[in-house]
Amino acid sequence: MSLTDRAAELDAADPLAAHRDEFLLEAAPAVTSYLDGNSLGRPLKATPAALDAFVRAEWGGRLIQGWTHDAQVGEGGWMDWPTDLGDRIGRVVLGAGPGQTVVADSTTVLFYKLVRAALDHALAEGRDEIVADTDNFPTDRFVLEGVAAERGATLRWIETDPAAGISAAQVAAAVGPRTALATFSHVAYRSGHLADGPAITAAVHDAGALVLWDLSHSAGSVPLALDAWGADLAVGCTYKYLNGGPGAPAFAYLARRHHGLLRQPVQGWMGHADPFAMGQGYRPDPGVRQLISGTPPIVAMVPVRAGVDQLERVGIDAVRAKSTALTSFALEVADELLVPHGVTVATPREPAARGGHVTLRAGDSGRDFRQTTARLWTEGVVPDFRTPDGIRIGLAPLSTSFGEVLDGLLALHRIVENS
Ligand SMILES: Cc1ncc(COP(=O)(O)O)c(C=O)c1O
Ligand SMILES: Nc1c(O)cccc1C(=O)C[C@H](N)C(=O)O
Repeated sequence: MSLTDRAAELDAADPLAAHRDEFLLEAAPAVTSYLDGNSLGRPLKATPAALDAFVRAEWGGRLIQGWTHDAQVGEGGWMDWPTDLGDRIGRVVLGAGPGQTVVADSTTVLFYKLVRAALDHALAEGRDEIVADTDNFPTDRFVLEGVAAERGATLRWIETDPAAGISAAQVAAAVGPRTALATFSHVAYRSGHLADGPAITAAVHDAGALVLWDLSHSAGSVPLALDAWGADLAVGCTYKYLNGGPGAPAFAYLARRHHGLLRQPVQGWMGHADPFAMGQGYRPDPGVRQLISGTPPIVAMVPVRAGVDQLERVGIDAVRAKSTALTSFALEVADELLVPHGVTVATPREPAARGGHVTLRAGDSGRDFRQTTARLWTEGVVPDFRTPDGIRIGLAPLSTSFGEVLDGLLALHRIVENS
């Protein structure tokens, strides 16, 4: 069967195919193959209407009263959005019970707050080491460098082979009695390697330390079970698979057993136990709300709500099933069209060991994949380039069709064949 027939067959049999029409595809008519939903998800058609309604009815209609009282439903207003939306993300995306997730800030800022909260607590017990891996996303590594310098902690780096990812055995060998915190990405931003969440969490706990997961590339793509893993802390983006839009606020998870014990350092009035008391002295909220510092970005939560609504309707297991089928198809096409030209596959072959994207490397072929990516963009095919030589094919299960994957990889094949 030709690849074209195969893509058509997969699209015809795809139970999620109709959800693609819920996206504003027509806004980017020149983009025939969007393969970067893991960097920035497409907007939903529901989003412009939801934003318009928010501005008119909520912001325009309720003005300052919107913060504290929702006249329509007779409950707290925007003050509750960070924890209400956090609870929904907890339930739909993270496998987390209520009261442990909050939406605010950026992933970088929430990561900083959680690292400091965990480290400061452990320093008091004589633990002064943070374990991390060299292939984690730059923002995480940079924040860790800063925190280590600020607090006099030591960083112990696990050298990771990007293709192999981080394993529980590597983590077990690196953690010890001085470890305060270990932190990893669940899905590696370059290779797409999917770490073993429960086993790594257990390995860190065996050393008496806490674990902080960066779920940016898993949230909305891979089923998660933070409570069941026994995870301590987690952060992640909402502008990727949750389609929250550029700069959408991040989420943070702090397991209930740590409430009141771990304290983040950016003490602002919105994380105070009683923000409107406006009294002397900071007293943190006893729950997850203490992770908030200043006024949370309410308007920017509107698109995230639409994304979580859609995911709740579809269910993360159905999303994961399509995600796996998409990555498998992308690898099948790559093997047939690109590997014979010296392109190599950086993503694990075993479906259970990868997340929602596939990375193809120029490898020994010596081709300049940065330039190739730029050329693809001019042709309406949009993957992204990641150093040193990878073209990353991001597959957002709710908005990407199998035909779109094939079109993009055929365009890449044409360039590779002629270079
Ligand atoms: C693993 C990971 N962490 C964090 C971020 C980004 O953090 P921020 O939204 O603060 O830029 C990204 C992507 O940008 C990422 O892939
Ligand atoms: N977050 C991004 C941004 O603000 C601009 C451009 C790209 C991004 C990204 O998503 C980077 C991304 N997290 C990555 O995995 O490479």
